[in-house]
Amino acid sequence: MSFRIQSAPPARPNRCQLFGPGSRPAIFEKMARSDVDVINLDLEDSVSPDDKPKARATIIEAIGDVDWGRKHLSVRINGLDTPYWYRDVVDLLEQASDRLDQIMIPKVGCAEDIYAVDALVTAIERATGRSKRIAFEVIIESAAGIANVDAIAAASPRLQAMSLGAADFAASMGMQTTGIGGTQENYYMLRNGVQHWSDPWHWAQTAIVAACRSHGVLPVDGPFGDFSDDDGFRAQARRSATLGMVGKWAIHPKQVALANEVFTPSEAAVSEAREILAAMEQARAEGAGATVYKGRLVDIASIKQAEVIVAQSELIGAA
Ligand SMILES: CC(=O)SCCNC(=O)CCNC(=O)[C@H](O)C(C)(C)COP(=O)(O)OP(=O)(O)OC[C@H]1O[C@@H](n2cnc3c(N)ncnc32)[C@H](O)[C@@H]1OP(=O)(O)O
Ligand SMILES: O=CC(=O)O
Ligand SMILES: [Mg+2]
Repeated sequence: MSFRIQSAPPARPNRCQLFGPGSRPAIFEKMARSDVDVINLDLEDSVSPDDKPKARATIIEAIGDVDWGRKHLSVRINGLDTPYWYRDVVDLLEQASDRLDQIMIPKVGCAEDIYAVDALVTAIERATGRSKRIAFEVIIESAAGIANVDAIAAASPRLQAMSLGAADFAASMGMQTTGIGGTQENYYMLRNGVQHWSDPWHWAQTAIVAACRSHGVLPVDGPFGDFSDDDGFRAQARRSATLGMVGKWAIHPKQVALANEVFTPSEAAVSEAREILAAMEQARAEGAGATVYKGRLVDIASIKQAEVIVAQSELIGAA
């Protein structure tokens, strides 16, 4: 570890973020009853331009009126390249009840984007005397966003989570696909005439995880568009979890259980982690820094790996 200690991310579960368009209030109660850690009411790309003012007012009303339980409640505002975002922030901060936890800023391209929203939010909080400080989450979904990901992750103490937005990211990068996440038909290696599919999202995901882990932010995998493909969702989510992401979006209620399944450490994984900790405790008592567990090396680094899994499980148990 560097002299500079890695900061811990917010201690709250973030296994599944369920999205719903702000222009579709009929689903708000269903969202509130769902088994998710985070709710994302959307003012951005699932709401058509003509519907933005109405959706804004509808969301503000629902923040106070719907019983959202203990879920982390977030609203996705419009991007800073639109004429809508400032009104989203002003109306939400001036009119929504204190039940609002967070705003999601899409399409961030540089740290100054966060600075601008932070300045506006801070001024409104001071002017109105809002008692709860609003948290931020951002979406990395452009070439600029991924190029500046580390500075973005460090941009504000309000920042709690960062997602990869595969759809806009693909468009911004000029990727030849209309699929949202998952395996891409043409992204394969060829060996002896056999195709081996590779993962075009891997680089962006690892860049996001590294930036988030350096600055105490939760790294999250974004949408998987084909909600009829459970196995495809699972495969994508398992790759993300293996890389260090803590959760994934659901753009349909079908995906909620899948995300929870993948991002909740299994009983087997937790008991193996506890056994490794016990084996290392015994090794330490015997004056050794390394030992053998089920025929493989475990050492002091294994303690930290095992602690990640135990901590995830304890966080979820405590939620
Ligand atoms: C690239 C991005 O930016 S992704 C993020 C932005 N996108 C979004 O927010 C889209 C969120 N998802 C949706 O709007 C919808 O799920 C759609 C349009 C994809 C599909 O909607 P539908 O055609 O109604 O789906 P479907 O008929 O399968 O719905 C089944 C049930 O789930 C409900 N439902 C659908 N979507 C949601 C949701 N997001 N949250 C809660 N419940 C939902 C429906 O009301 C229906 O309930 P019922 O059985 O009581 O009638
Ligand atoms: O906003 C999400 C995306 O995938 O684009
Ligand atoms: Mg997007």
